[in-house]
Parts: sequence; structure tokens; C-alpha cells
Amino acid sequence: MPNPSILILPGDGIGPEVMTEVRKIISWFGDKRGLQFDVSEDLVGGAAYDKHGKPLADETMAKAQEADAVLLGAVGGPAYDDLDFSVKPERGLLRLRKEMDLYSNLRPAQCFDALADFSSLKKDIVAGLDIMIVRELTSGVYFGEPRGIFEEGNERVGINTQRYTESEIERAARSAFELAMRRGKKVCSMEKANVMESGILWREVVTRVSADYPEVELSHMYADNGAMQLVRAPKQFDVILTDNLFGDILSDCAAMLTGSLGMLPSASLGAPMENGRPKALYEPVHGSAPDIAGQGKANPIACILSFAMALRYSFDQGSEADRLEAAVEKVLADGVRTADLLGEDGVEPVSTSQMGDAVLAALDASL
Ligand SMILES: NC(=O)C1=CN([C@@H]2O[C@H](COP(=O)(O)OP(=O)(O)OC[C@H]3O[C@@H](n4cnc5c(N)ncnc54)[C@H](O)[C@@H]3O)[C@@H](O)[C@H]2O)C=CC1
Ligand SMILES: CC(C)CC(=O)C(=O)O
Ligand SMILES: [Mg+2]
Repeated sequence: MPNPSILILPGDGIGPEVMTEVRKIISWFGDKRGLQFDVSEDLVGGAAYDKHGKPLADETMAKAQEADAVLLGAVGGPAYDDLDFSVKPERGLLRLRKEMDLYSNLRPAQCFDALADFSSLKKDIVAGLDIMIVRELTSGVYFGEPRGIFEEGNERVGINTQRYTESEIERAARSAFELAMRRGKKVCSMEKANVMESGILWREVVTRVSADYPEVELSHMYADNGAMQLVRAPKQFDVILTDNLFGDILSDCAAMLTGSLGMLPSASLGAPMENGRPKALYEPVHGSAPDIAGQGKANPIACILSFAMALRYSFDQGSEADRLEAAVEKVLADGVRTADLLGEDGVEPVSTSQMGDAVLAALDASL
């Protein structure tokens, strides 16, 4: 049997910095736990544009389709802001998601005990928080046609289209209900059925799917109220199911409940491959953070926890994923903090690589 394959796409800005730490962790699992992976690396985003004139080369797309899992850092940055929209770095990531058909984006927001004091919310509101946002990832307003900037009379008009088919809603909903069955058995579906037809259809389809999961309690919420509830009383939620745009926004919001955007991992899953495992891409929720790129300040934990999700969802290594998550928890409990996790208390922050090394030391201690 060949080793499972991982394609690493570090991308831009802090992407390569946080991915360096994940590479160390992958090597650790090979050396110390006998989990050997065939790891290859390629370009995406601005880095791919610099070399190929487009944000994702066709050969890279083909490699991603073949890989057992893709790990991505982040894409984008000010150097590419004025590019034509068709070749912007972010389009490379959207193409990966679309062509791999990664319709279910899992964004878990967990508040580690050691960070409960640091969250922008009061400790009792976030302590023990464990919610899962399931964001539909291959449709909605990020992909709908028509789109573009057009001339209309004597001015221009920018158009994007929110479009959802029943089957797109249904498969995202099934993935949320399946997850809820293994968690707290609650799904809250968020849309804007009060003002959007796509929201009305969303609500209808989700309600229909829920009939197949009688043990799961379904509720519906308008997404604007959902955003408010997420910061008012986030522990009321177990699984939040929502569309591409609302999921993007709500998950950045949920990230701050955990302490920092640098903490939130994600798994983007598609249909099962021949080996029964889903097509999958793992990436931190954050972007390329141009304001701190190149300074060794980035928190690598979101990317490290994304690899933990790969261990769990792509490689059937749930207990090794637990081991990695426990190592992160220990490091935080020991008070190790990158700059984004620090208040004004005079504690010295560690660098990106020092945080990676601390997780490795905690992994060693777990043996
Ligand atoms: N999945 C991806 O590749 C994404 C790419 N982007 C792109 O990234 C670029 C920058 O976008 P922004 O809106 O600034 O969002 P961002 O997520 O890159 O940064 C927002 C803020 O969070 C901080 N931050 C993010 N990740 C961090 C980490 N790991 N450690 C410490 N601090 C961290 C940044 O320093 C910044 O202050 C844009 O080109 C955007 O399109 C944005 C979001 C997702
Ligand atoms: C294509 C990405 C830049 C959009 C985004 O912010 C995200 O998926 O979190
Ligand atoms: Mg986002």
C-alpha cells in the first residue's frame, strides 16, 4: 500500500510561515508514530500568479484532485489587489473548492480553557465553548451567475448572484445533520428567509432533510440575529448550518470567541473517493495577514489544528488527532502565547516557530 499523499499549498503572506510549522508536525508523526505520508508541495494564490500568470496552474489542480488531502496556508495580499479579478489569488482558492466539489466546510470554534480569560467576551460566556459551523462552500453568491461589473446607462453596476439549487442545499444540510448526530444533536440553520428567496428555499429544504434525523433538534434563525446570538450566548449552539457568504462572516466572528482568528481551523469536505474517504482540503480560517507577514508573529495553531482535522477526517487517525489537539491545549495551558493571544500584561510573545516547537515538545511529552 502506498503512503497516503498530502499536497501542501502554502500560498502567500503568513501562509508559508504557518505551514513550515505544520511540516514539522507531519514529520513528527512520521518519526514518532509511524504515520508516513507522501508529501509534495506546490504554488497557489499570488505565489502561483508570480510564476504562471494565474493563481492556480492546471497541473496543480490535477495534483490536488489526486491527493488524499490538500493542506493550504492562505492566499492574497496587497501586491495583488490591483490584478484583474480573473487572476486574483483568491480565485485560485475558489477554483480548488469548486473543482474538488468541497461543498461542506467545517469550521469548529472551540474555546480552550487557557484562553477563556482572553476572549473578547466574558469568561462564563465562552468557557467550554464547542460549536461547529457548517458552511456551504461551492455555491451561493461567491459563484452565482451573472457576476461582474457592467455598464448600465451612464454608470457601472457591480453584480453578484445568490443562487442555490435544492440539491446543493440538501447535501450541505445532510453533512450538518450527520455531524450533529455525533455531537450535541442540535442544528441551527441560518439564512435570511425574510428577505431572500434563496433563504426561503434553504429553510424548506433543510426542514425536509431534518425529517430523516428525528433525533436532531432543528431550529432556524435569521443570519443577522445569528451573528448577534453568536456573541451574546454562543453556547446555545451545537451545529450551525449556513450558506457560503454568511458562513464566511459568521466563522470569523466565531473565531474571536476562541481568542483569535489565528486559532480557527477548517476542513472542506466533498464526496467520498474510491477509498471511501472524502475529497478534502484543510486550511486555517484566517487569510494571509499582510500586516504581520514576514515578521515571525503569526499564530500557527489554526493551521496545526487543520492538520489535526486531516488526521481525523482523511486518515482515520482520530486518536492521533486527539493527541495533537491535546498538545496544543497543553502549550496554551503552559502560558505559551503568540502576540495575537496576548493582552497588556507584559508577557513576552513567542514567535511562530517557537510556538511550533512548543507543540512538538508537548507531542514528545505525550509519548
Ligand atoms: N482562506 C484564505 O486564503 C483567505 C484569504 N484572505 C485574504 O487575505 C488577505 C488579508 O485579508 P484580511 O482581511 O486582512 O484577513 P486576515 O485573516 O488575513 O487578517 C485579519 C486580521 O487577523 C490577523 N491574523 C490573521 N491570521 C492570524 C494568525 N494566524 N496569527 C495572528 N494574527 C492573525 C491579521 O494580522 C489581521 O490583523 C486578503 O487578500 C484576503 O482576500 C482572507 C481570508 C481568507
Ligand atoms: C476565498 C476566500 C478569500 C474567502 C474567505 O474569506 C474564506 O473562505 O474564509
Ligand atoms: Mg473568510
